[in-house]
Amino acid sequence: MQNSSSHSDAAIEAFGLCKSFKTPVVAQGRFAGVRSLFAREYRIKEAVKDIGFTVEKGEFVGYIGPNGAGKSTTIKMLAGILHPSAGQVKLAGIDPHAERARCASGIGVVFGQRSQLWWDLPVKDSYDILARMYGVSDADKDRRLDQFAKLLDLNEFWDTPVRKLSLGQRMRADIAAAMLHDPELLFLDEPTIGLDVNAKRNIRGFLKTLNEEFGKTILLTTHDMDDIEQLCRRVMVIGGGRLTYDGTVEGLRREIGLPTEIKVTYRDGCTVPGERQGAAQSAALGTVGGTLLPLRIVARGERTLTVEVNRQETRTMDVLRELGSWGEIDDVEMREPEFEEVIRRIYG
Ligand SMILES: Nc1ncnc2c1ncn2[C@@H]1O[C@H](COP(=O)(O)OP(=O)(O)OP(=O)(O)O)[C@@H](O)[C@H]1O
Repeated sequence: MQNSSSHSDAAIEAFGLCKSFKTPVVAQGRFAGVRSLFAREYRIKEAVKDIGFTVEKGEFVGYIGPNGAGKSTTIKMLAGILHPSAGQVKLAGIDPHAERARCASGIGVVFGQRSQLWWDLPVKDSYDILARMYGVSDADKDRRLDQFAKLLDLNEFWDTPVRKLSLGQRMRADIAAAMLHDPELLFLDEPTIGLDVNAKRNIRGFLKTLNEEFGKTILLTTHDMDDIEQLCRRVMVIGGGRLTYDGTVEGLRREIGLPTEIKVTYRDGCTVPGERQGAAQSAALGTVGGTLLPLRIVARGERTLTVEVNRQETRTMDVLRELGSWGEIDDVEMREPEFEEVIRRIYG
């Protein structure tokens, strides 16, 4: 375990967090059943390997990685649902596993794949039960539900049994349930999975309000990169149980080094160094000779030129100066690499 130089101001601290699962191997062949009575074999799966990070209060952090990377396992350890095999978690300075009851009032958890509402009861009855469980007064419950109903459009299915809700309605109801006791910290495991565009927009809007207006700290796992782009400044990437990146969304783009596209419109066309007359299109494709800048021309129109540059290697000003020396520039458009593309590179 790493040294726990904990500062209780932080919302989440994870030190050298590990989780291994031990699962019995099903015996094969003749007399397998009898043999397994005497000598059971086990397989050890190291789902999370030595993860450490700190999330400050008020942050909105995205936690991404391919299927089976260890995201849900991490969230379960952070929320005190799973006990780490090694390492330690502190939520506002408190160990959520050792002091589950004390921590519960400060945490909200939403698992997109599983509801915490009572399947056969109307939505409002689930809220009454949860309010009792968490010791929320009637006045606080009514005030919060009134607020959530407006932001999440809960009124349309207030009296409907949970089992009859659409996926989008159920997710909105679940997020409101997780916030009913007004926790400071919210863990969300794939809250937009399987939802249509409108439902996603509604949920993202609500999460943004929780973070920006109410100052809630949020850790979100998702496979939807629009969630990350629209909500999070910071992103952590996990792969094979290890943390492989922790920084800004922008920094992740830069680290992968995908090219930025710059489209220049010239007032009266341009002359590209080394370009042969009459073979403009084909000659222009590829790295430009005659200039030391590592830029690549990807499209050429009568008055337009589109080039790709790696902004980690080349300063944008140098590229624009170079392009400006090829003709009089009328307009410049820049397009950063799509985040989906960045993620595809990371996941391989
Ligand atoms: N209870 C368990 N018993 C055995 N293995 C488990 C258990 N829970 C998770 N695992 C394994 O641990 C690894 C990490 O699983 P986890 O659910 O944390 O991944 P994930 O990143 O959330 O994946 P996904 O994006 O598919 O939800 C996987 O190989 C999974 O099969």
